Amino acid sequence: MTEGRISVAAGAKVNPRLVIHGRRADGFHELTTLMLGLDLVDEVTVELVAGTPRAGERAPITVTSRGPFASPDISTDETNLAARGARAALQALGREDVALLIELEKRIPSRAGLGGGSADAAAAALATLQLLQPDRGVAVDAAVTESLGRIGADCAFFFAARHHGAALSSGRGEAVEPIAADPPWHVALLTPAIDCATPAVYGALGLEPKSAAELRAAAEPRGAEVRPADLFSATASPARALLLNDLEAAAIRAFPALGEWRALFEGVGHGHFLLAGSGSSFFGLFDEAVEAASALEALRGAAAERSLAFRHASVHRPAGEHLLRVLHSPDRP
Ligand SMILES: C[C@@](CO)(OP(=O)(O)O)[C@H](O)COP(=O)(O)OP(=O)(O)OC[C@H]1O[C@@H](n2ccc(N)nc2=O)[C@H](O)[C@@H]1O
Ligand SMILES: Nc1ncnc2c1ncn2[C@@H]1O[C@H](COP(=O)(O)OP(=O)(O)O)[C@@H](O)[C@H]1O
Repeated sequence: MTEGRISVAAGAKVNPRLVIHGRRADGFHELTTLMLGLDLVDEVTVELVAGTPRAGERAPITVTSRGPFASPDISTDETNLAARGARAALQALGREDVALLIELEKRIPSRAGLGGGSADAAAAALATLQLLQPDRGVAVDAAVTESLGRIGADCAFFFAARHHGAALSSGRGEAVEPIAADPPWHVALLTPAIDCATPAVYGALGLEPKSAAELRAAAEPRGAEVRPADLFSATASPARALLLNDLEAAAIRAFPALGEWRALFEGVGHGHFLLAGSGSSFFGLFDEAVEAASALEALRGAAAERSLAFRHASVHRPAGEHLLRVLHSPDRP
């Protein structure tokens, strides 16, 4: 028997700026990144499954996925990032006796640098909280943000910045400073048929570990180069000049086929496209949706001529306050 269900639409992200300061002793990389949510969404439905919970007993969470980007790398057990996000919410509420069923409608390609799994984690956490304790205090949300940051650097962004749509993230990505952002651009996304594993891309930076003091010194000059407000208020052409991704060259070293796409972008006059996070998606900024669509059309044609396959191409607007959007309320009081 079902006691209630909530669906949350969770947006993808791109990183208009991603500056790496160095590698830490724990193997993670210290960074500063500007994150921007988009209206390409996964739909995450969390359902409470009634049973006969026994006090103190941990009930299971199961996951199903379907949709255009359901793929075998997306697990159906508690290792799925959505299950881990929901588990973080249950722990914060002290309700691990509750069993959950999570349904994912995957429209965000995975291993594409778009943060789809992290968005699912945040959406599942939010849906679980809304189902079990919609009137919770800010302390619960703060505890969930912290747990999400431990699950994955990007997970905390989607939860903490859900009312803003953008953030400046630092540390290994888990320290999130939300920024209200409504940039005027349309964002063209193109995802080559290349799966980029995030650890392989960071590994290809080939950096030696640095001490905390050395990392602080490296962060100071580079972190403050561009004010987020300047980037988010600029029209497409000046905004393109401010985009930066320190991971792109490493991603091309780790996955050389990405280099063929870099050459293609340059070749058709769209060298301003930038790799999204650890890839494999690239994104470009345009003032008008029609310009973005025609750029993608030109890129599709050029890719076909060079026999380069892609998984996804579409035009999006920034998500703004709808980064996580509750679609259905519970069917019980
Ligand atoms: C690059 C970015 C940019 O937003 O995202 P993607 O483009 O992959 O989505 C993030 O830094 C990725 O965040 P996320 O995908 O959450 O990474 P995590 O699960 O925390 O870490 C996966 C692995 O990436 C490496 N890693 C991640 C973050 C970081 N600051 N330094 C690292 O070295 C580590 O090898 C780690 O084991
Ligand atoms: N709900 C989920 N959606 C997508 N991937 C998931 C999910 N849960 C776990 N994963 C794992 O996380 C990996 C990275 O997926 P994703 O977050 O979409 O990519 P990226 O880190 O490039 O943004 C996947 O290959 C998959 O193994």
